[in-house]
Amino acid sequence: MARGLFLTFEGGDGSGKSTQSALVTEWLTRQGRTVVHSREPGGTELGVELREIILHRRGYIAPRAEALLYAADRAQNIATVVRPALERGDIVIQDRYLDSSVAYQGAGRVLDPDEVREVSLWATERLLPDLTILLDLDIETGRARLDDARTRYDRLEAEAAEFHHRVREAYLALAEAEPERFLVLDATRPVAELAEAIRHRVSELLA
Ligand SMILES: Nc1ncnc2c1ncn2[C@@H]1O[C@H](COP(=O)(O)OP(=O)(O)OP(=O)(O)O)[C@@H](O)[C@H]1O
Ligand SMILES: Cc1cn([C@H]2C[C@H](O)[C@@H](COP(=O)(O)O)O2)c(=O)[nH]c1=O
Repeated sequence: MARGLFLTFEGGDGSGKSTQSALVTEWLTRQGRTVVHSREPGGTELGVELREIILHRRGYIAPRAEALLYAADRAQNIATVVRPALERGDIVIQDRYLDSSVAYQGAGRVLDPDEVREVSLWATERLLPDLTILLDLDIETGRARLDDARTRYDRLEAEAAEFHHRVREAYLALAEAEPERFLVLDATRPVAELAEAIRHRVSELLA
């Protein structure tokens, strides 16, 4: 199969994923590349409904139910958006992917991270990104950015600081375990500097 490039953005809430994924998408598009921008949860019609359920449903959702809802969103996104784009040879830029589940449901909800990862690998027929950009940010700065940007936290953002600390540590451990797939950036750096570092790495990948 012809294979495009699959780039994912990961990091805590407010770390700048949407900002940077939009910038790299614009940059690649200006070069005449065909870029598909997606996100999880919510990259498909079904995903939009699942996102609403996961993030805004009032009341308790059991950790395993939550993990499976994210996996269902992912299965639909990969089958109907990402794989077809990669098969056309397009570049897919995506906010969040399976590392989010390992960090949030594995470490955050204290489920077995290997099992959580395996569920996602099953859901996606084992598709892994070519590059994952981890925007690493301390929890306090992330919270302050969200406070500036919006009025209300969603169900995951509203979790206690300890939850988000576990998520951050899990991301860093994932990056350490797969240094060739991850580019870890200090997300306190200015937007333009981060964008330049990302363009540099993506250029290398495309060369
Ligand atoms: N490097 C940066 N320095 C300062 N502020 C930033 C930086 N990057 C993004 N921001 C601001 O932080 C806020 C959150 O950014 P953004 O929405 O890109 O983060 P995100 O990781 O996609 O958030 P979420 O996980 O909640 O979707 C926005 O107000 C954005 O303008
Ligand atoms: C994919 C994925 C996401 N999450 C969490 C992380 C965030 O708190 C929300 C998504 O909100 P965003 O504004 O799009 O960042 O969901 C998760 O817990 N597990 C996952 O697999």
